[in-house]
Amino acid sequence: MNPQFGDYQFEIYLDGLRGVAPTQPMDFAALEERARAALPDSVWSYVAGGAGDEHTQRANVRAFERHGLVPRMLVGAERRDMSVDVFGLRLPSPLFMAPVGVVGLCAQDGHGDLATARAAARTGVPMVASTLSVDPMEDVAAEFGGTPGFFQLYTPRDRELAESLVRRAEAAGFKGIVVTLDTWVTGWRPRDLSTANFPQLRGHCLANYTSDARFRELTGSDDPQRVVLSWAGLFGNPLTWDDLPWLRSLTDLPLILKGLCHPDDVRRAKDGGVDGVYCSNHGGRQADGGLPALDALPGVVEAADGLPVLFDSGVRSGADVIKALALGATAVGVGRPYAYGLAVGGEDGLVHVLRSLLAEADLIMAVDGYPTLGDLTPQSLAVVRG
Ligand SMILES: Cc1cc2nc3c(=O)[nH]c(=O)nc-3n(C[C@H](O)[C@H](O)[C@H](O)COP(=O)(O)O)c2cc1C
Ligand SMILES: CC(C)CC(=O)C(=O)O
Repeated sequence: MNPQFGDYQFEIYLDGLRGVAPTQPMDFAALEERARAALPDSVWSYVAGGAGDEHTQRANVRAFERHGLVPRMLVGAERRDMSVDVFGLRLPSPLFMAPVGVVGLCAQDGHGDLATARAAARTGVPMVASTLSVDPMEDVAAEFGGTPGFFQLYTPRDRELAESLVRRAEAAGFKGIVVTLDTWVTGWRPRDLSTANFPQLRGHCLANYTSDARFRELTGSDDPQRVVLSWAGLFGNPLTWDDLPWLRSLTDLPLILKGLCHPDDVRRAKDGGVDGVYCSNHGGRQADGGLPALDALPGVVEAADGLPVLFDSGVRSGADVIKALALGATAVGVGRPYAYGLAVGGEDGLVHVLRSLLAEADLIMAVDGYPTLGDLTPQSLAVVRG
């Protein structure tokens, strides 16, 4: 793959010269507006919404505005290299797609998990496939092509079911297990409460369970509509540090804990033998009144002390990707932006969003004189005043 993702900009200009007007949005506000028009109200409010008054969700985005990249000149940035080595894998860029549980429903045909996996194959941008999926993980993994994929585990209370899901992820060829810790209970989400649509949406995203023999044994059914599902019972395991050795014993694949924002938690996870930590506040969807995830990142990076740090929450542009990298993230994830791309333009729309993010990030590295990721450090950023 050409490491200069900015070439995508010239493809768009070329289309302009050929008289083909761009049909896809170029900025997040336009993308969001188009996604809102494209999605059924229930799916839109679920995806776009957050916890409480959504202060934290907005703060995640605003936190990026408080940091400015300081340009460097005369460094010869004609060739850039955005590739990254992580978990023994060489990736063309540090961008990845965060797990989005109802992404299946963002596609017109209701199979958005498969479309996302195909977009991963086309772009080299890995997908972290959620436990909550319209299609079973084996079908999703079959679409990855040469791009590595990761499986996100919502840990069921039943250990055998958890073990079964992990075994299946290994067999399907996933390259790492991401255990989400911040959603063992669903947060206070006024938009969902007022539409009461969450249980219904969730019912469409249970293929990983209904295709599992242990799930059928536990529930006596493979029909999600007939099974009385409680988040707390089936999915929501209130794990403690005492469970970390068990989680670690589940797999030899890289184990990554998602939702870590406190340096002490990061140190404890590291002592417990994890392979990576994932700094995130779930895009502001779980608890309002929290610290923007970006503000937690430097402390997480310091405590991780060389362990890979994945980051998401509030990334909306290529510039944001660069800022998170400068603050020490090893890889940077997006959630809502790619779900919106899928909603607006299907698989091609999703690919467009990823390529736009990469093109902008690449061109910022060119213009601002940071030709490799190693050139980006916290000193590359200054605080924006006013
Ligand atoms: C609709 C939706 C569903 C999500 N489902 C999951 C999930 O199943 N598992 C998980 O770990 N995180 C889930 N997340 C959180 C994302 O992985 C990620 O942390 C968040 O979207 C990042 O913030 P952003 O949307 O501002 O980019 C979900 C996010 C959204 C928007
Ligand atoms: C609460 C889960 C069912 C899905 C999720 O992680 C989310 O909606 O943010």
